[in-house]
Amino acid sequence: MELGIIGLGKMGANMAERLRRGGHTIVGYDRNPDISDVGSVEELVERLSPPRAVWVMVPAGGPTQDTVNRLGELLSPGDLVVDGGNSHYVDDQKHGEELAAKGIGFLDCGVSGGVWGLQNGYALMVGGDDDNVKRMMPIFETLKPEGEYGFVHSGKIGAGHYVKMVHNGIEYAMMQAFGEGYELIEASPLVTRVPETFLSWQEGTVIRSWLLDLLNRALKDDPELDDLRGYANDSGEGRWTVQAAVEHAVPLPAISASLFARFASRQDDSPAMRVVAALRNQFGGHAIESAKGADSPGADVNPPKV
Ligand SMILES: O=C(CO)[C@H](O)[C@H](O)COP(=O)(O)O
Repeated sequence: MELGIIGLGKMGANMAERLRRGGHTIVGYDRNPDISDVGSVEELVERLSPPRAVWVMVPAGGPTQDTVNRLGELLSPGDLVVDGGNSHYVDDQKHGEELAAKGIGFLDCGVSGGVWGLQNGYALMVGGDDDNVKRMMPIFETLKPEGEYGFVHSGKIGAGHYVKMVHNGIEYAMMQAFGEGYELIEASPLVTRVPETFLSWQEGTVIRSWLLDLLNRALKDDPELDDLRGYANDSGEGRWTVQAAVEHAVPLPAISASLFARFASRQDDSPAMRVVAALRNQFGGHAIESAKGADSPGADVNPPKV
């Protein structure tokens, strides 16, 4: 099948390559002329034969909106746009309506698999009409992992990105749990073989998983993770998951805590804990640590046991 792909970053370029290896004709556009097949989105559209299908693989928010706007101007009735980026599901409804007003179809597709997808395939979570999904099935079949699973038509427009968002929320909490377990094991003088312990868990345990395999891979390269700083960014999916939880009044303690742990990781000092320390000092005369590094006078009545 013929497909245009806009956005040839880490994900888009590998997906284009997997599709080419699967026998599809791919016309790729990227802002970086060194990796682009065409010089503009306009040229990409011209190179495709109607009815066209264009896969958008650019960052969520402004870049995706701009691309959808441009495709709305350039494509014709009967063409189809697939947003395969990590868009917020609430944007999909808007994009679907804007394109539908011009007779252009729209699907949203959550994609999981990261840089390993080229070789292992990508898990795909799709939202949109049955007819449009059917039309894109040759592409989905090539992108997905081999085997029975790895593809789902989750529901209406927005459903694909909604379930991908929840998938990422789960990903946050699982990673946080591995991180906390690692820290607790490291804290004990009893355990002298930390990487070996995690490695042993790869087989037979209840928590064996791909994330554990990846952690073991990281520990093999850097057994104490000394080359890293404990700083974790986020690109929005965890925040949207927590927002959706508030909207639906669904309790999400583990996922919320893992999102907030990332925020905490970016602080050199905690204003909130300065307040806690100040109040303990005010009501109980408990010791505080000076910002200049020296302890203030006043013994803590309940010093932490170490
Ligand atoms: O979708 C993904 C994995 O499934 C992306 O790697 C995403 O960037 C992960 O989210 P965050 O950047 O917020 O950790």
